[in-house]
Amino acid sequence: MTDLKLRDVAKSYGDVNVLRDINLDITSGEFIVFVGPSGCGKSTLLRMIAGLEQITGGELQIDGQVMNDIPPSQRGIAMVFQSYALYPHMTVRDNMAFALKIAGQSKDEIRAATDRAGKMLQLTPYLDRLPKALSGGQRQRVAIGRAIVRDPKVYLFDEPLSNLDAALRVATRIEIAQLKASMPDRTMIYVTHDQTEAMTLADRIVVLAGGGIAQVGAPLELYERPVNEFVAQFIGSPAMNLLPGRVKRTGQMTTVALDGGLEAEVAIPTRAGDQDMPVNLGVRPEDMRETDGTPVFQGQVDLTEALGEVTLLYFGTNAETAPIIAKLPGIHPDLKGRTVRLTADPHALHLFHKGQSLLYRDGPDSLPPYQPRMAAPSGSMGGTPAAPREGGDRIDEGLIKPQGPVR
Ligand SMILES: Nc1ncnc2c1ncn2[C@@H]1O[C@H](COP(=O)(O)OP(=O)(O)OP(=O)(O)O)[C@@H](O)[C@H]1O
Repeated sequence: MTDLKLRDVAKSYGDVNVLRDINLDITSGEFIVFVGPSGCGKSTLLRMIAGLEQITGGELQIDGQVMNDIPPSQRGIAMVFQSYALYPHMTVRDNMAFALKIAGQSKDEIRAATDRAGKMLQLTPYLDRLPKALSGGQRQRVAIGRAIVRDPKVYLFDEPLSNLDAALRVATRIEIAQLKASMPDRTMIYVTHDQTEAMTLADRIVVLAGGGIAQVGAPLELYERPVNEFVAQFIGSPAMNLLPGRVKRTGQMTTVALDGGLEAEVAIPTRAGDQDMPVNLGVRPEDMRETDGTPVFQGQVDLTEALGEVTLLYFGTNAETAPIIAKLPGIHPDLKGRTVRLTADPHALHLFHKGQSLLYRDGPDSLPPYQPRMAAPSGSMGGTPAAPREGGDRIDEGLIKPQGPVR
């Protein structure tokens, strides 16, 4: 059992500050995924945990022991890299055994460890092959096998699937999930650009941005209760739409007067003092649906993308601001050029103090306990919204968050 604590961890290269104020507690057995825009420091943070980069500020503890100056080999950690970089002249078994040989383990120990890893990764039939006789997915499994044979307490993965084609990515992602399930007490930290990997593998996702942590939470918590506009738009694809407006009527339900004349009813409580406050209404593309009633958005469809199970509608593609995107179930290429009226359930709407992407606010700890939303019973969308909970979930700093678990 191994937990990690990062305390005020910082990284700079000379005058260039890459990371600062990184505070994170990782519990033994957790699967943690780091995501964030390119260059935000995901790999750097992982490499600092591995001991491959010097920590220039703060402290890394593993099981209570400060690790800042402990060499990588003594941290109980194994890392799997994006480029699997196997030794081409060695068999699969020898590739996996290499580190154990260097460490002076006996032949019997090495055989047992490589047999075990081969079995876990379904590589047994390939143990005597050279890497060139393996597929990309099998090679990456050998790279994971090299980590497994060392039986580390903590596994670090740096974009391990990004060299694989789409089908292999899916297959190998599922194998990694199964691997984790077979080692429930091993802690795993995983860097990726891939939202699906993050959402499906993580117990908790850490969103890094602007040199710090924007939010930490369970995947669906980040999706349903992003603490700021940045996370709201980073998690989910296509990104959440932000519609500018002002608070028109406060109370347990809030009415927002949107720029352009429409209004939206939001199941988020506000106070009298919030009257007139500039806000951005957050609407996920997948929460929008066509309506004959009062829309929260209407416009002429500039472009449609029929993906099979859904169609993406684009509005305002020539505007300076990001286009508004709606994702409707089914195939609707005929909507191109038409004016459509779209609404969304008041409970699925988000509300942000306009432009205040407060990346460094307190974070989700200040929010009430998270409860996932229920799946919408068929035919319930657009029904009478459930009454907001007594006391509300409103918080003040930079965000007005959606209210309840009911959709
Ligand atoms: N040796 C170095 N000297 C100066 N700056 C560096 C050095 N190594 C990395 N950086 C900078 O640190 C920042 C973080 O890099 P890092 O590779 O950790 O980002 P990342 O989030 O993993 O990016 P990506 O998603 O593109 O892989 C980048 O802006 C990068 O330019």
